[in-house]
Amino acid sequence: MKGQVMARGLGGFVLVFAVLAALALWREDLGLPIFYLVLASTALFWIAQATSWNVLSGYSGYFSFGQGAFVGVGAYTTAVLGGRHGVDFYLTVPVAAVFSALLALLVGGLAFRLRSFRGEIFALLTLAVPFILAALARVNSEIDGGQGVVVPVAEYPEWLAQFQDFLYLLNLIVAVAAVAAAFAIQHTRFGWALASIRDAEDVAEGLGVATFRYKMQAIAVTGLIGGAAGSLFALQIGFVTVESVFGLTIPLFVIVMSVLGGRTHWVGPVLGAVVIVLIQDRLSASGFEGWNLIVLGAILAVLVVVAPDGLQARLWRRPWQAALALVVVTGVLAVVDSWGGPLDWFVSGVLAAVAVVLWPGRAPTPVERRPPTAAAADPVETEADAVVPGPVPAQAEPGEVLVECREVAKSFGGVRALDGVSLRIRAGELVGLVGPNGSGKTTLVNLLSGALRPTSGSIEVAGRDIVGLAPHRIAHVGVSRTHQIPKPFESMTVRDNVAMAIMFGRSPRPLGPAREEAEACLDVVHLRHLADARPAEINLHERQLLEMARAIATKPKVLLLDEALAGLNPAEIDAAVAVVRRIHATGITIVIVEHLLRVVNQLATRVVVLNQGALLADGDPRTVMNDPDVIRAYLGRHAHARGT
Ligand SMILES: Nc1ncnc2c1ncn2[C@@H]1O[C@H](COP(=O)(O)OP(=O)(O)OP(=O)(O)O)[C@@H](O)[C@H]1O
Repeated sequence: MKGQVMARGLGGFVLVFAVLAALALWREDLGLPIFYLVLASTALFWIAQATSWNVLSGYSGYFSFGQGAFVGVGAYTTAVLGGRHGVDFYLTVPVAAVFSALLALLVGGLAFRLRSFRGEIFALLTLAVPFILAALARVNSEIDGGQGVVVPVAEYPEWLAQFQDFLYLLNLIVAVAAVAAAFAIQHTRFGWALASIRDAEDVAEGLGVATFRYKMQAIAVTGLIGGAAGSLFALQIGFVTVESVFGLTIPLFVIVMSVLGGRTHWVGPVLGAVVIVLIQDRLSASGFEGWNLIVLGAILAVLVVVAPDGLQARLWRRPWQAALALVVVTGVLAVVDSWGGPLDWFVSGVLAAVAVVLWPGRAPTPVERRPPTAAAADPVETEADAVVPGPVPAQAEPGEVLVECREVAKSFGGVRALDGVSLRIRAGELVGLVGPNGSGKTTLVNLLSGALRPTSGSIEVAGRDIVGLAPHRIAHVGVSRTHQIPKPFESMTVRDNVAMAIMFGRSPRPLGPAREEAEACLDVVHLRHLADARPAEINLHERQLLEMARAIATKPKVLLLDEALAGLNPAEIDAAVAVVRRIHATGITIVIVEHLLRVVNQLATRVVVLNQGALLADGDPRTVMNDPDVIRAYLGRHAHARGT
């Protein structure tokens, strides 16, 4: 299925390339004025640049202001190698692409290592890169020295009529390659990984996605395309200066184009680039060239408010209406013929289509909420519930030590959140982890899942030392978790949220089989009837259940449930308790952090109590709950207040 989509898509790109290339080869025979080809060439350049930006910033959500750096490195590589060292232009293009990709990897290597380098910090960092490069180029006379660099005209094949035809063909090759790459990325694991990073990076990492590696690959692709297109840009402008490449114009253009077109789909930047290039061209043709940036800024400001998701998704909903608006407006203007020329009429048609697409309409109908199956509707665990094996086979021999914490400590500045905790959890247990607020329960969950690193002590899971391992590696060792506040991948359906975890979990499957398997996981938590819903359409209880379905989909040995019942009403709590039992019955060892002692008593085979970061009690629920120390430290202060 996916193979077919890929083959059809890539076949489509070859066809589009052949048709567009034919325009250059037979332009004179077709009577096509060179002006149109120059305009198309500009559009292709921006399609490549916007697509390049979008692979990183659209797909993964790491918003970059540094596109000028990649264009600049590409342009200067070609200019310096060709203009100063006489290197053949054709050789400079791949070198430019590789240099730019290396710069991208350097930026990524610095920025992606630190978790704090996200959001605006990443944007600011990328903003600084072109400024630094600009300064380097200015002071270094081997590169620019403040003079600018002349780019020699490249020799082009005889069968092309003009240099502009040649430039058009080069831009076409790079643009089609870029868009085909973006298409391929979107339809593979790579694209799913980037989307999960965009939606909830920490969760993605915890489910087994090697986020660092995928971000590095994405920024390398961005650099590669940006550099290759930058190389052609140098040839096009003939004289490269710091201002022409390292300024803010290039990032501003690619951002507006991608935001206008839509950042989550490969088509988005193409649509955005075409619309913006046409608008810019008509502005220039009408003598309003100075308004270019004003119009661009205004479009960005309006879009952020009116349609932050861009044209693509909306166009998919109203394709015929948009096509009709394009044809009618262009046609009427052509027939009336009282103003402008063919391109003006066409651009007016495009703007009408854009208006139709962006026109506010009814919100898309939410997914039909089919009633759950009889079993799902019954919150109380049935006999059948207990024996349903579920999608996850038993993971370890009962009694085998799965988790071994030795003298684990974690400090946050002066706060000692965990203070030398030693704990052993065996396969098949369902451990209730309790303790007053601030006693260190979530910190322990974070240490076990790799979200935090202990200050001292050791943690082994299934005999493997996990201290210092990235969370995705710990997921592959066999630890999975849910979050106190559910963090679903908002852009994916409930089914795909679970399929993601299967695709990147301990036994990764391709998307198709993962989607099928996801149904079984959804069955365990009774969410199958909502498989096609978006997370925004389901309630807190269902979001908590989705967290559990996603966590078991990675096929963990140990499942950490961090306050998975918080905020639920009594009926929902009963339903969730039944689900936890079903999960346990599939052979997964569970550690449940919970404030409701009634629930812990009902579920746990063993209770561990933390108090002020230290282990206070550990044993069977009845003994632990009657321990005077526990009553004093925990029950005295909380249980009475909560009536538990
Ligand atoms: N990232 C952090 N930075 C600073 N202090 C932290 C951090 N995370 C936890 N702490 C502190 O560590 C201690 C233990 O917190 P933790 O969240 O693990 O407790 P908890 O038992 O899970 O509490 P609760 O039941 O309220 O969720 C608290 O004093 C808390 O303020």
